[in-house]
Amino acid sequence: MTTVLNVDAVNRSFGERQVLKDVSFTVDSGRLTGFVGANGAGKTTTMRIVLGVLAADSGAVTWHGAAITRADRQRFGYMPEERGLYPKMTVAEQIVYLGRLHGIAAADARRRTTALLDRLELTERANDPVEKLSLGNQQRAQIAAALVHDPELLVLDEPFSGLDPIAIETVLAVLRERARAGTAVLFSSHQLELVERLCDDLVIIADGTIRAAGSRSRLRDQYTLPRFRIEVDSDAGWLRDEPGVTLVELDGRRAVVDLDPGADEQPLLRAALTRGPVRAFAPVRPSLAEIFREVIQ
Ligand SMILES: Nc1ncnc2c1ncn2[C@@H]1O[C@H](COP(=O)(O)OP(=O)(O)OP(=O)(O)O)[C@@H](O)[C@H]1O
Repeated sequence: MTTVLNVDAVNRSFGERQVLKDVSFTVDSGRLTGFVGANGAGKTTTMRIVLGVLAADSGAVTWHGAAITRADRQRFGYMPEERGLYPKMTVAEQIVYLGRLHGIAAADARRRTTALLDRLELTERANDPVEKLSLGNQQRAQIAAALVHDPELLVLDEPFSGLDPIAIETVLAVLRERARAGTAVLFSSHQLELVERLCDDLVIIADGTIRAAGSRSRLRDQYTLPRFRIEVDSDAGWLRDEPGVTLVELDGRRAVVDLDPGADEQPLLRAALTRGPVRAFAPVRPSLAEIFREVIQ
């Protein structure tokens, strides 16, 4: 895994309104990078700048350390928010056509299209015009279109919106396969639980400013509260009076407590053990939704 895409101090305004402010982050090959932020935070604008659809006012986007060329862009795959398939063309024709536009030979494009439609469970709809497909199936076709040329960088704007739970699982699996094969994947999503399941790295943006970026595990460690879950054999109500801890939740023998800042958890564990067996004692890791709420405040 290497850093392949570098977004460096990118600024962009529309009229008087600055929508990206010194946006910097990196995307690594072989990793899935989740890009999250509220509506209007600047995700689509950033993605468009990466793809060269929109220009930055200042700052730079580099690919393998150099300015992005047209040839590089041929090896990028993009699923735009506004989707963009031709409604009258059949699904298969369209994907073959897009593969050809990316420089793939006709026979190869057909072979890849067949394989992708199979993988995305769209084979039965291959010869239907796109406009006849349900929105969810159009979405799968759009994903196939972004993948047909086996891109080195895949940029997906809300790839899960409009998909049913089964399609979501299929798309999650396909994206994981691509990353495992070395593709750098940058995807935005409002569905934080999906981002949490899928991403290796995370970029959090609010009001055009990057608020946090890094590997999911590092961010989780960084934002972990001094919070512990504890389970004992008898009522855990004594925790109310235990110095150095605040009781967050109590359910009979189970409790969640926050330690005072800087406090060590071992004295608490010892105090629990003096009262009998301790069945569970573990830090509570924050969910991505909790990290997100904390970071964007
Ligand atoms: N072409 C444009 N002209 C004027 N304003 C724009 C244009 N494109 C985007 N904006 C504004 O820039 C801000 C960022 O928009 P952007 O689409 O990048 O956000 P986003 O994070 O992708 O949001 P969403 O999750 O809703 O898609 C918004 O306030 C939007 O209204």
